[in-house]
Amino acid sequence: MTIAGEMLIGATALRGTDKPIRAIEAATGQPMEPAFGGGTPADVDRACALAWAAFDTYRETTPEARAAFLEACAQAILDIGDELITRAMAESGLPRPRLEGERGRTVGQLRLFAQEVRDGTWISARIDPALPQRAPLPRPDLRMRLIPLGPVAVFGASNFPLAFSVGGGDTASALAAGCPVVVKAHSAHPGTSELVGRAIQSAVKSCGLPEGVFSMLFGSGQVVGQGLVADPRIKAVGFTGSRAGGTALMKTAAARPEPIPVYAEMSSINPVFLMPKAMASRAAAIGKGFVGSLTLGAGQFCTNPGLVLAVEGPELDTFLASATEALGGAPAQTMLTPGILSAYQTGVSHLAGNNRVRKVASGQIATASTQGEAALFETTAAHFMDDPALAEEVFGAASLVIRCPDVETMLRVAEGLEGQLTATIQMEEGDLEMARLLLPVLERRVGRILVNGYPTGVEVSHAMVHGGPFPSTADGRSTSVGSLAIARFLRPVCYQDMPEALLPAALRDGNPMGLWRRIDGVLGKE
Ligand SMILES: NC(=O)C1=CN([C@@H]2O[C@H](COP(=O)(O)OP(=O)(O)OC[C@H]3O[C@@H](n4cnc5c(N)ncnc54)[C@H](O)[C@@H]3O)[C@@H](O)[C@H]2O)C=CC1
Ligand SMILES: O=C(O)CCC(=O)C(=O)O
Repeated sequence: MTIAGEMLIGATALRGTDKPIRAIEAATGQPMEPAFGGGTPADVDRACALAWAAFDTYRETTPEARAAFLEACAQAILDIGDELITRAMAESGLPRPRLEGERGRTVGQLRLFAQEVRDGTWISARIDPALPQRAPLPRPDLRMRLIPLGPVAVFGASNFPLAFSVGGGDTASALAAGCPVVVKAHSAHPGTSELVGRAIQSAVKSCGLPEGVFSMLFGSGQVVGQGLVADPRIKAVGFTGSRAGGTALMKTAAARPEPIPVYAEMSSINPVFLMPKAMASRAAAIGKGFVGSLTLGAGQFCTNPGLVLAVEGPELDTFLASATEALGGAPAQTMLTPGILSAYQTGVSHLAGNNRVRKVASGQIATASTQGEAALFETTAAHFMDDPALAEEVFGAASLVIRCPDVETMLRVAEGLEGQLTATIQMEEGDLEMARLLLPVLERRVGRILVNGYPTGVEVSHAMVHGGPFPSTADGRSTSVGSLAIARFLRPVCYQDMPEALLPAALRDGNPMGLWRRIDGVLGKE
């Protein structure tokens, strides 16, 4: 497939006329061919107009048609072949096995949403039949279903060029819900974006859908990003990136004459709680496993374990010695972009320059100026609670260990944390009592609580929650991964005393779609 440096607006491909973008080869720092012209306000307008024009037709496609489209997107992405992997490797610096795995996750995600659409449970059909004889007042016939919000602006993430990008989870869940999508591609991987974008564009065509179901623009955050979020035809936003970027979009969305929801996944330090009995039985193994998670993908995961809490004592020393040894074997890794590397180095030097923080260990020294070195720091619970800067995300393979005098202090530190995507508890049966105290604290702050694992590597499934209270996401009532992500792009509509001829099929008598429906509160298939 050709990478032409073109944006995809509906069925057309065109070169933007705003300032061009070039991918930077992550490993060498050299600009890559071709140049990608940036989008202008006129391009934003055209993409949004097409998306709006497509909405009413697309949202009433049958579940089967929409599922077949999602499957066609998955197949078209696979059909790109190895070019997709090699281009993504060059643009992101991520290794082949990781990107092959990520492609599998992307395709699997689209297929999971296809299944979800066919299943129809997401429509949440409810029927409260009329009660004309009810006294003192009769009840009208009430029927409810969820409908899609409208066109969605999706921001591709730098750190997952496939699974959280042009054809990633936000796009898959919005398309599954029945929402056309306009993607603002991330400038870190424009070639990868164009390849995936063309695959989705071809699926729109082969499935006979209106062209505005999918568009993809390159360009700056200020022109294309802000332009999309401010456009009145865009009805929701999906974003993964920085706290500054996400909160800027939240402000724009809230300031519109018609404010819209923003589902931004932003910063998270993903605390790991090392419980005393677990430490007594396997501190060294935990240290090794922790470093594996810390250094995965050069630490460029929003689920990266950036904070570790443990009680002072010889077990903590064993953990640190084991982590130090493992880090000593961890090579420096190419980071995604010069900007992300520089932000990482600044974050690490702030920690190193804080006189209440001690550097415990480092990864291997960088052999190229594009690489980041892993780093482990420690401080005390008192210092941590005294200095909010220590709780800021350092995006990359850096983590801070908090020495706590006792488990009660661990709880107090947990109480003071901001919202998180994940929290991890390393525990044994003897830690149950303590874990029981910690659990409610974590439930209030975290989207996913895991035991005896590591937070990186999110499963795409029905029960997954990849979300959490602010600032881990803009809206903690949702998940951006797993089938429940579809719910972000739906809203309920109730039809009161509607003649059968006007009712949508999902709510008609006789259940022509064979859906699970709640009739007078009781779930069934009648
Ligand atoms: N927690 C997480 O999952 C992630 C966090 N990050 C953090 O973000 C930093 C920068 O990485 P990027 O991926 O470039 O994230 P970013 O937030 O700077 O950019 C992401 C996307 O949003 C757009 N954007 C940013 N600010 C905007 C604004 N004010 N208005 C409109 N659009 C805007 C950008 O053009 C880009 O397309 C990293 O160093 C890291 O600290 C990055 C990726 C994932
Ligand atoms: O841990 C994962 O698999 C997902 C991480 C993620 O969502 C992110 O880094 O943006």
